[in-house]
Formats: sequence, C-alpha cells, structure tokens
Amino acid sequence: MRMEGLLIPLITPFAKDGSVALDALEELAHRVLDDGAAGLVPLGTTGEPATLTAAEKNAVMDTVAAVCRDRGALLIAGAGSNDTAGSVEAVKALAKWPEVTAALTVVPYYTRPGEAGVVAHFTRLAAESPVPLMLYNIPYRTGQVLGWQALRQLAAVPGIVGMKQAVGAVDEDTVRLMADKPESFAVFAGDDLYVSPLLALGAAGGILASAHVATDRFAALVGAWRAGDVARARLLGHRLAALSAAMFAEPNPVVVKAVLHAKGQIPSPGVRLPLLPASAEATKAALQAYEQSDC
Ligand SMILES: O=C(O)C1=N[C@H](C(=O)O)C[C@H](O)C1
Repeated sequence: MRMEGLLIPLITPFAKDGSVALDALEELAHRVLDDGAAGLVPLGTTGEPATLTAAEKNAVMDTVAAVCRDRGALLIAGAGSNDTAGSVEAVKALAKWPEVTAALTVVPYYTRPGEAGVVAHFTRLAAESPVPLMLYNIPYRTGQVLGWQALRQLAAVPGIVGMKQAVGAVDEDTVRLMADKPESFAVFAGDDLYVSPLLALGAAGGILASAHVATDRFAALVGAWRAGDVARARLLGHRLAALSAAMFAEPNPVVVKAVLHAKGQIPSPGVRLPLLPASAEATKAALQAYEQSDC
C-alpha cells in the first residue's frame, strides 16, 4: 500500500457514562473511509491516548485494525513517548496487529534532549521496531525543535519511512527538507491550516483532525494537489482553511467532538480532564464554517 492520501487521526468517542464507545468508533472509521480517506490513525494526539487506560488503547486498536483489514486501508498507530526504552516496548506491542502499516512516534517531549538525542532515540527505535516508523514532529507540543539537517538525517535511517510535519508554519526547515528528502520518504501535513502549502511542496498527504468533518472535501483537496489540478486545489484549500481554523479554536479535539456530536455521529461530545468540552460559541462557529466550506 502506498503511503499517501488523506489519513484521519481518529478521535476516541466516549459514551454518556464516559466509557469508550467502540461501536461509534467503528461507525466513524467506516464513514471517513467511505468519504475518501485512505487510512486511519488511532491514538494520535486527537485520540486522547494520554487519558486512556492500556485496556482502552488495546480495544481502540482492535476495533480500528479490524476496520482497516476489512477495507484494505492504511493503519498508522500512535505509539511512543519521551522514554526510549518505553517507546521500544510500545512499538514492539504493535506486532499484535498485522494490519499496522507504520507507527506514528512523537519526538520525545518535555525532556528536550537536543537534536542528537532525538536522532539517537529514533535510530534505536527503528532498529528494534517490528513495524516501520513515521516521525511526529510537533515542536509546539514537544518543546523540541528539529532543523532540516536533523530531519534529513532521520529520513535516511532504515525503517523510518515518513513523518508528520506539524510545526505551525511553512518554515525554512520544512521547505529545505521537502527540497532534499529521499523520494520514498513520505511527508504528511500534520497542521490542518498549512495542509495546502505543504501539499504544494510535494507532501504525500495530510493527517488532519478537521477532516473528521468535510472528509470528502479534504480528500478532494489532497487528490487535486497530487494530480496537479492547481485551480481546484486552490479553491478547496481556501474554503477549507476557514473550517480548519474554526475546528482548532479550542484545544484539539474538543471542537471536533462537539461538531460530530451535533451531527449525531458520536454519542457524546465528552473529553477527559484536563480537556474541557468545547464552548457553545466554538461549536456554532465550526458548524457554520462547515456549511460555508462547500464548493
Ligand atoms: O492526532 C493527530 O495526529 C493530530 N494532531 C494534531 C494536534 O492535535 O496538534 C492536529 C492534527 O490535525 C492531527
């Protein structure tokens, strides 16, 4: 399976009693694939893995892996932390699901080990992992910046097949990485607002929480850039940028959940502390932005 297209970093829906709603998760997974997504990303930031128990994470993986098996979809599983040994254990545990295409492993957060430490972390992980790795570079969450030279070094490590680039900008490091990366190294846009410029630079696709809604429009956006249909891509990108901004007006994934609940697709808008549910204003604005994103 080619690593490209629109991937959905699935929310973890909760029932009204706060338990994980696996039936709603399964329905949502099928719906986004029906609407044009090429694959699913359970347990990314959007899946709230920090507040799920080990048993809940296993149940989420069982559910999503079964859907990906049935549908022949890409499965990129969130795994890993700021502890190298713990991350090795986490990626090794993915061997239980043969459907896994790659592990999405975040740059070690909080510790701020420096670029050399990050390269050593991922080199060890790649050597021990039973599945390919996709790096998750998100400095505004991790506190660790990676320059283009370090990214280029990581792209050459055997077993590292791609990355999710989410740096809150199209900066020099992103532009220089895209200009000089190995052909087979798949860069995915991981910042919804910047998906269009990253696709224009040659990204393989996007991992976009806001594509839980308007999934077909985001899939068309990725398809248009990949096919070189710039006029269509530009129009879609302009319309969807406002939707992405509205979906991220409060901490991800609270607005995504509120909108899906308002549309009757999940049983509750619930999130777990320290996240708080979306405000009524943010939910209303996102629903309005969705209506206006049609083109
Ligand atoms: O869970 C993810 O993967 C994503 N996380 C980003 C974030 O929450 O910062 C946003 C992106 O849309 C996907």
